[in-house]
This record gives sequence, C-alpha cells and structure tokens, in this order.
Amino acid sequence: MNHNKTSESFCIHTVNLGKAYKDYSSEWRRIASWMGIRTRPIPEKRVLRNISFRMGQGEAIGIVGQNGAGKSTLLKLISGTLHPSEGHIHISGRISAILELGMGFNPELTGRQNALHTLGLLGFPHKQIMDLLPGIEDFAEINSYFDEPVRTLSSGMQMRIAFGVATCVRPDILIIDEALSVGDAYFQHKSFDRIRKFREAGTSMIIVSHDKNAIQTFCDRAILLDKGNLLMDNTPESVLDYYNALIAEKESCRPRMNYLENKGIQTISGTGEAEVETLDLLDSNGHSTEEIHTGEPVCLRIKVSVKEDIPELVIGYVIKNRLGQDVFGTNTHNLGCSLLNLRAGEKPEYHFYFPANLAPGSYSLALALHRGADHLEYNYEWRNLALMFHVRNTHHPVFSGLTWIPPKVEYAR
Ligand SMILES: Nc1ncnc2c1ncn2[C@@H]1O[C@H](COP(=O)(O)OP(=O)(O)OP(=O)(O)O)[C@@H](O)[C@H]1O
Repeated sequence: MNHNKTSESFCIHTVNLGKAYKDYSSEWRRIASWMGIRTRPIPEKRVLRNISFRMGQGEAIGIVGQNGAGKSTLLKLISGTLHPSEGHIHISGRISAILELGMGFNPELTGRQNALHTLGLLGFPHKQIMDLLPGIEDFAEINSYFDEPVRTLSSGMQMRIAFGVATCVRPDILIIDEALSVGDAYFQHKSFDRIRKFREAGTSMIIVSHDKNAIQTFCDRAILLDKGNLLMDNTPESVLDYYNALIAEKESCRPRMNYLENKGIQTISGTGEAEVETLDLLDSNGHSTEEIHTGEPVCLRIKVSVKEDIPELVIGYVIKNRLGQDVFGTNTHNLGCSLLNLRAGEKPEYHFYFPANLAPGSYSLALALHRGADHLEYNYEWRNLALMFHVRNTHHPVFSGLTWIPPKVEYAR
C-alpha cells in the first residue's frame, strides 16, 4: 500500500484498491490468531475490490451505495484510518476527515480536550491550536457543553464539535461521511455554508451521503459502490438515477442504460408487466411540445400498455431541473386515482393538468409505473429522462428562484 504524496494534477488516485477482513467464526479463533496459536485457515471477507478512480484538484465526488456497500471503508482507506489489503492510494494535499460519529473522540474527555487532542494528533503546533480553539467553540455553539465529557453530549452536539475541528483550517481535501445528516437544520445550513466557501477556495471533497440533494448540490461527479465493487462513475444525475433503479430492482436483473446523445444516461428498470406507450407534454392548445411558458396551463398525457394482468397500476412522475434536483413529484396513489385489476391488453390513458409555474430553464421528467406508494415497492417500469422540455418566461415579470409563486401585493403609504 502507498499513501504517497504526488505532484500530479489529481489529488486522489486509487489503483485496484481492496480491503478484506478475516472472517473469524468465534472470538476464541480471533484471540488464538492474535496469540499466534495455529488454527484452521481463517476465511476472508472482501468488502472492497478493484477500486480505481482519480479525483482532480478542486473536484467534489459523492459516494453512494446501499448499506454495507463499502462506502465508509473506502473513506477510511483514503483518509489513512485503515490500511488496504491490496492496491495503492496516491494522495496529494492535506486531508481532513469527518468519519463515523464519535470516531477518534475519547468519551471521557470534554469537547475542548478532544479538540485539543485531535489537533495535536494532526500535527498542529500548540500555539496554533490555542488560537484555533475559540473558533471551534464559536462554531459548535453548544455553550458550557463544550467543557462537559463528550459521552454526556447528544449526537448532534458531538457532530458540531467534530465538524468544527475538522474544518477549523481549510484542508486541501475534505472527507465527510454522513456527518451532515446528524445535525439540526440550523447546523446543516451553517456546515453547508462553510463547505461551499471551502469549495470556492479550491478544496476537493469526497462525501458519502444518503441525501440525494446534498450529492446533487455539491458534487461534480458521483461513484456508485455495490457489494464492494465500483459499479458506476459518472455525473451525479446519471449515477443517482441508476442507483435509484438499482434499489428498486428486487429481481436479479440489472437496470438497462441508454446513452442519449448530449442528454446523459437514461436508466430503465422494471418487470415490464406494464409499459409507457406514449408520453407527451401538451401546451395550452393541446399540441405536443417541448417548449412551454412560465405559468402556462399544460397537460402531461401518458398512455400505458398493460402487458400482463396486474392487480394495481400507479403512475408517478418527477419533474427535475437541469441539475437533476427534484422540483415536483406526485403519483396516482397519493392523488387517490390509481386503477385496480387491469387485464393484459388494456391501454389506460392519464391526463395530468397543471400550471407550469417553473422558472425559465431546461427540465426533464422521470416516470414510473408501479404498485403501492412508490416504485421501490413493486416496479413495472421506471425511466429517467423520459421527456425533456424547456421553459421560457415571456408573459410574467422577471423573477429569481426555481418556481413562479406570484404574490398578490397590497400596499399603502
Ligand atoms: N472491522 C470490520 N470487520 C469485518 N467486517 C467489516 C468491518 N468493518 C466493516 N465491515 C464490513 O464491510 C462491509 C462494508 O462496510 P461499510 O461500513 O464500508 O459499508 P457502508 O457502505 O459504509 O454502509 P452504511 O451505508 O451502512 O454505512 C460491510 O459488510 C461490513 O459489515
């Protein structure tokens, strides 16, 4: 293993990185092995294999994957907390990592003592640590709890200290494992603000998060891990869409990918018992269009072809902006208008009427046919980038933001 420094223009480069743990069948075998007592060969459990990727200076990568996929293990390998069983890691720059909650903190020491201790371990000189402590205390905003043993603090308070310590000096590479989901809304805003400033100043970032929006907002790229393998490395939108389809797949079959010219990667998954036959966005004159106007009354027309008898058909859609962020989503289950007991050969048709209260820009629509409350329960067909359209603002005053929410104004003087 190499935790080498390198002067290339990337700041992280992993080559065939892998991690295996010995799979002790009992505590006795673990102790026997530590004491050098020979027992039967101990099998290994490989939790990461052949992970190769590069991260450029200033880039932000989101790591996604199901529980146990190996995300935290990968972060620990990169931050040097764990040693790889195989492969190499090349790092360029100073890393600061916020890993699992409480990791590295001594529960008997106070927040202040832990901050002091951690910064000391990171190699900061004593004088600089004393200068940094007030800033960490201010950032954490937990008043006298800063001087209480960490074991008595809530998980949110511990995270405030951990985040304050890890970010008291801007690192070259910031690694964050799910930390942002622990705090309350105020702390999350404050942390995101700090991260944003670091990014503007050139810090590279790797974040593990189950929060799709955090990945969409902060990352240039996403990596999907599945059972210890690197399954996909692409734009956050493409990876999250594929991941979304992957977790909906109960059968062993993998979702299909279509490369759309200049429009990204389309993922299609599902059993195929019902399929979308046609999908159209109709303007206020009832004509199929790809260009609409802010506030215009439009209609989404979806024709479905039922291929096999099915007990229920729910149709859902999500409108996404150009960054892949969900702007609005709904389905016939939530709207109370799903169909039951459909026969093979039926071709139900739905019209969804709504005002296009959207800011100017380009949008895509993801569509799902399924049973139950969402497509994760039982999925007939799910496809992203099913429709692309453009919104222009020609009839309304200029406004900022994502949606057109016109106020009724009353005023006096
Ligand atoms: N010390 C260990 N000894 C043995 N197996 C381990 C050890 N640490 C992790 N594992 C196993 O490695 C696999 C990957 O774990 P890891 O925590 O990296 O997954 P993850 O993707 O971060 O999951 P989650 O989203 O649940 O945090 C899991 O199967 C886990 O049980």
